[in-house]
Parts: sequence; structure tokens; C-alpha cells
Amino acid sequence: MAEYNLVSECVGLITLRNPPVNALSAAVRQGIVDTVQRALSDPNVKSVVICGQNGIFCGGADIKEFGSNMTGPPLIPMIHAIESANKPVVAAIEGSALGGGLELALGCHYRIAHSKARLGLPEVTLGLLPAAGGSQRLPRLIGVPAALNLITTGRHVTAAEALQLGIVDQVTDHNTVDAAVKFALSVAGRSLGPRRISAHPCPQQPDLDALFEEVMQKVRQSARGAIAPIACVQAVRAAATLPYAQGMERERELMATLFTSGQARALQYCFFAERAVGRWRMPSGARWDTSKPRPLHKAAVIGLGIMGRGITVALAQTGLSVIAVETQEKQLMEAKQAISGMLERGAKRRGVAPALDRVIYSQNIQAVADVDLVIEAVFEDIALKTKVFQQLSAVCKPGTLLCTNTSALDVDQLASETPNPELVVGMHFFAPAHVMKLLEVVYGPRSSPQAVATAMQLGKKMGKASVAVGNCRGFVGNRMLKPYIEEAFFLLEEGATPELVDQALEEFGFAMGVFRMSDLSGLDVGWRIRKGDGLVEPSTASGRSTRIRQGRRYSPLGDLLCEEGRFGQKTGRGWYQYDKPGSRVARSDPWLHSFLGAYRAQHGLVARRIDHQEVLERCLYALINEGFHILDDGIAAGPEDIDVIYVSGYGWPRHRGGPMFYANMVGLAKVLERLEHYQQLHPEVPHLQPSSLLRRLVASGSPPIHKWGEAIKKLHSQL
Ligand SMILES: CCC/C=C/C(=O)SCCNC(=O)CCNC(=O)[C@H](O)C(C)(C)COP(=O)([O-])OP(=O)([O-])OC[C@H]1O[C@@H](n2cnc3c(N)ncnc32)[C@H](O)[C@@H]1OP(=O)([O-])[O-]
Repeated sequence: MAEYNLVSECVGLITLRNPPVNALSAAVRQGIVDTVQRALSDPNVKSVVICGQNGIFCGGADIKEFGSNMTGPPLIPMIHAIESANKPVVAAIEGSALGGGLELALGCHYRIAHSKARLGLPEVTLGLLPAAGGSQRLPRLIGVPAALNLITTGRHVTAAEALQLGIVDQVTDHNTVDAAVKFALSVAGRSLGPRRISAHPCPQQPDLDALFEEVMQKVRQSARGAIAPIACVQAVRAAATLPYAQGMERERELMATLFTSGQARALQYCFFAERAVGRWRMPSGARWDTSKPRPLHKAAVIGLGIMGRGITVALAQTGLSVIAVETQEKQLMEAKQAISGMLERGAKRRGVAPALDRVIYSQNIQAVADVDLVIEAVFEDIALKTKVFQQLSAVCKPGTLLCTNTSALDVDQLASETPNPELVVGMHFFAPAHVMKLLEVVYGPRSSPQAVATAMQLGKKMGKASVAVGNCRGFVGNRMLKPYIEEAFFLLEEGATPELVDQALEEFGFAMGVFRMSDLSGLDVGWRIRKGDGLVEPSTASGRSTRIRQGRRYSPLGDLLCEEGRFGQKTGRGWYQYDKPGSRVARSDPWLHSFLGAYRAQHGLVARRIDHQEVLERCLYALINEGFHILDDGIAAGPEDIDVIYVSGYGWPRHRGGPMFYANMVGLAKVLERLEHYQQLHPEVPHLQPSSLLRRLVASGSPPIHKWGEAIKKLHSQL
């Protein structure tokens, strides 16, 4: 797990070998301890170089080991032994040096990095802190403000930035190990005292208290209840104010609290879930590893509204040539300007040239004749989309993949309107499409595995968390959102206010409560869908019967607001009021409170006191319950798929792992009991009726989430 070679006659070269990222497993740590010992005791060895195999230095501690009993030599004494060595030790950093990997490099006396390497202490993103001395050494090396920034955000820096910050001593474009060996030879015999970072004092910082107070305030605000970023600030504060040994003790104490926390488990689950969704599979048996994506060179986007523009930018930024089609001339000109602006701003941020000439604009759908893939992003109207698909089928070369960007329409129905339904998949982007991380790739029963593989690979290239899901109303994300929003409406009828509901959800960790989110996305969107479903009725009626529609409880509150022209932020009024249309700061609206009072009076409803616990249980358990239905229907392949969708696209707090992970943490029996309780109180609300999968899982002993897959399969096979 760590290979030892003598090179250039007097340099001990230690190579970490643990594919794919040379994580510091027990065997690797043992290998390092043994090989360092060997190098130091060999009188022929004048200096030592540590590198990693396959172009990657080290991806940090082995996260898989965290859930089990840790064995093997601990990291901290291993790194101390390197730092206190009497021969220079040089880290040769290629690829990544992350977490424990960078902490190992900080224990070395020198660091040489390849220009393409990335370095960072991302432990905070896993609910931890850099507890192998990283929180104590980095501030000593680069100063408190820069260390706070890196440690509390977990961001990765480029080799160039690492050089500028003083994390590395040299950057090379050539063979890093050769450069490190040469460097190691040049420093052999030099005094190592000044190179031992733990012996440095932390660079002086004026107004240390004010700095920490300011950072702590910012971190608390952005952490949304996550505890690791706060512990990271406390650990760096210890580095700035205490001698090294005491700082290490504080680092250890803080880590002890984090290591066993539910938040760390949730965040580490998210890390693996994001990778697991790439290993997609379809009910037909088609899978990621047996389905080959088609090569893509040229793509097209049809319809350049808000979504089409974002999709065009996302495609161009992956390096594809894009034909952007919009039939209305004025709209096309506006879109061209907007897309160019987005590409220029994106390029500036990333320090590259804007890909303006990758996009060709056209008013004519014939221009897409030779593309490999089309993403249709016209208005959400099945008749219009069908017409576009028929035109595309006539125009495009054989084999072109036809993707529809839709959030609600039936992908199978569209596919059935084309001569080659196997080439059709849904790509549900989220606005703004070039920014939002989530992509639902929607397959129908006839979508070919190759079409799904191609869309999934394209999503990955666009930097998106791409999740393959089956076709159903709302797919996964919006289908689960429906009962969540409906419960929020019912709570208003029963006595809650938008402020109370939103506060409960935001304290839980959501980026935005349900009502602030609805105001942002526009209340008219849901109104249009409900009208289409025949649910909207004249507002004059009153009494219980008007609140039962299509055989189930219905709240017309959202419709009534829309009738008043209150569409949310864009009209300056919605569930809240705003200074002007388009303004973002939501303020409580006395009009809304008297409107709710009048509504309750009209319908004979008596307001009661509703607490945060009830808000969370009703909104979240209704959403989770729908998640179980989705798993039972085979629309999502596993709980990870649902959780990645909710964490990446719906503002679910990452430190709570996603709705299904949360249900697992709360306890399936408890979720079932609370759903049964609320269902008894509200028998006319079908989404509170516990899913049969949830019941079956509880009956089979509530297996842990990583075993649900097996349980679902077994339960299905018993049917
Ligand atoms: C005292 C403790 C203090 C220290 C704490 C730490 O160090 S905490 C750690 C701090 N370090 C981090 O947070 C770094 C986490 N890692 C990364 O950010 C990225 O993996 C990368 C940038 C290293 C490579 O990106 P890329 O796109 O080239 O590749 P990819 O991302 O697709 O991964 C490939 C495979 O490797 C797997 N795997 C990866 N890392 C680890 C690990 N540490 N462990 C175990 N496994 C790991 C990953 O699951 C996947 O497995 P699969 O699905 O194929 O079975």
C-alpha cells in the first residue's frame, strides 16, 4: 500500500498505492509508517519524497473506514514522525491533495505541486474538521484569514493559488516526482527547524477577536444549522491563540464531537450517494456499465426562453457546438444578447475565453439537420411540444437523440408521437439551467439504454448531479413537492401563517421555506397546472364541500391569491409583500393575514395554535411518504436517487442527508406512527395515508437505508 524505492542513489521514494484516489486506509498508513522508518534508518538515504500512484497524491482519509472500528496506525503520530524526521521529506503533489492528503503534505518539509493539481481541506463538507493537524498547521503556514476561508468552505485551490498562498513551495508543468527528487537532492543536509510548520507561531493578526466574531457570524448564517463549519472556526481560533500542543488537544476535542454526529453521517452519505446515482439502472435491466453513450459533437436547443438560454450556455460550456433555434426574431435577438452575456460572465469567473463562437443562432428548425442531440425547451404545452417533436423527427438525421426539457409533461406521450420513441428522453433542468446542479433524466418504457446513457453522460459533463428516473407526473422532485405544498396550504387554513411555516422549515435547514420559495418561482405556475387539472373553481363558494375536490381535501388559497393578481416576487405581492415587483426581500403582509382570517370565517374554520413540530411532521412526512411511493413504483432506483435530487435541486439541507436518509435517521416506525396519527385526523387527505412500502419496511424490522434496496427487492419477490 506504500511502495519504497531508492532513486538517484540517495533519495527514498515512497509511493502511495491505493486506487482510485490513494485514500489513507489502515494499510496505507501502515505502509507510510514502515517506509518512512526504513528511509530514515538507511544511512545512504539523504532525503525522502512522498508521492501517489496514477497521477494523484492523496484523496485524504478513507471515508469508508469512518463507519467502522478504525484500526492501523493513527494519522497524527504518523504525520508528526514525518515532520520531526532529521532528513528532508518532500511531498510531490499531482492530481489532488485533499483532507488528510494535504495534512500529510503539511507534515512534510517541502511541497512541490504539478500545475494542474488541486489542494484543499474539504473535511467540513463531510461534517468534520481537518483533525490530523490541518486546522493547526494551515493557519501557521498561510495566516488566519486565508486558513479560515479554506477550512470553513472546504474549497479546493489550484496549484497557482496554493503557491500564492504559500501552501506549496514550487509548481511545475513537468514530471512532478522528478522535480521533487531534484528538489530533495538540493535541500539534503539543510537545517529543518524552520520547515517544521508546527513549530511556527501563527502569523500576527490585528484585531483577532473582531475577525473571529465577524467570521463566526457569517459562518453561522450560511451553515443553516450545520455544526462542522462552526467547529472549524473554533479549531482555527485555537491555532491562533494557543500553543501548538494545546491547539491539537482542542482540535481533537472538537473532532470527537463531530465524528460521531448524525450530521457527519448524513454528509458522508451524500458524498457516496452522489457517486452512486451515476451507476444508474432501469427496470428493464439496462445499466450504466453495459450501456455505451453516443459520442456528441453538435447539439441544438429549440426555444430560447429562460430555460432554453440557460441550457444553451450549459451546453456551450461543455465544449459542444450548439445551434440555438428561436422562431420569433425579437426573442432570438434578445436571447443572443442574454446568452452572450452569460457566457462572458461565466468565462471571466473561470478565467477562460468565452465560447461565443460555439453558438450559432437560427430562426429555422431546418438548421438542426446534422446535430447529434436536440433539447427542446419550448413552452410547457403538450400540443406545441408534440408539433416540435414531429418537425424534429422529419428534419434531423437518423439516430439524433430527441430530449425534452419538461417539468410536468408526459415524456412517453411525446415519444409515442415520433417514429423513433427509443431516441426520446426527458431532461428536466432547473432554472437557471446553467447554474442549478440538478438534472433529472427521464426515461420511458421505450427509451433506449443508449439514449439514457448519453443524456446522463452529458449531464455529468455539464457538472450536474444527474439522476435517471422513470416517467410519471412530476417525475421525482415535483411529485414529492406536491404533498409538501398542499400540507403547507392546509396548515394555513388551520391557523398557521406563511411566516410560521417558513420559519419552521428554515430552522430545519431549508434554504427557503415553502411560501418564500413559491413567491420566488411564481404562484401562477401551480395555478395553471391546477386549472389544467380541473381543480380551480369560482371563488364565491364557501363551506367544507368547496374544499373537497375530486374526492379529496383541496385548499383554494393559492388560486385565490392568483385571482388577486398576487403571483409572488414578480408582481411584488404573493404570500409576502415586496418593495417593488422583482424585489427579493420578503416582508410580512398585513393584507394576507386579514385575508386568511376572512377565508377561515367564510369557510367556518377555527384557527388553532400550530407549532413548528407539527409543521415539520406534516410537510416533511407527507413528502417522504411520496418518496416511498416512488420507490415502490420503481420510478427511482433507490433512496440515494431521491436524496440527491432533493439536496441538489430543492434546497433540502445537506447535513440532513436528504428526505429518505432523514426518515431513516428519525426511525421508520416513528414516521409511520406520525403519518397514521395525522391520517386519522385528516382522513380526506390521501397523501397522509402511509405508503405500503413504508409499512412493509417497518414490518420487516426497519432495515438501515443501505439495505432498503435488498428489502424492496425481497418484498417485491414475495408479492
Ligand atoms: C482524522 C481525519 C482527518 C481527515 C479527514 C479526511 O481526510 S476526510 C476525506 C477528505 N477528502 C475528501 O473529501 C476528498 C473526497 N474525494 C474527492 O473529492 C474526489 O473523489 C477526488 C477529487 C479525489 C477525485 O474525484 P474524481 O471525480 O476523479 O473521482 P470520484 O469522486 O468519482 O471518486 C472515485 C472513487 O473514489 C472514492 N473516493 C474518493 N475519495 C475517497 C476517500 N477519501 N475515501 C474513500 N473513497 C474515496 C469514491 O467514492 C469513488 O468510488 P466509486 O464510486 O468509484 O466506488
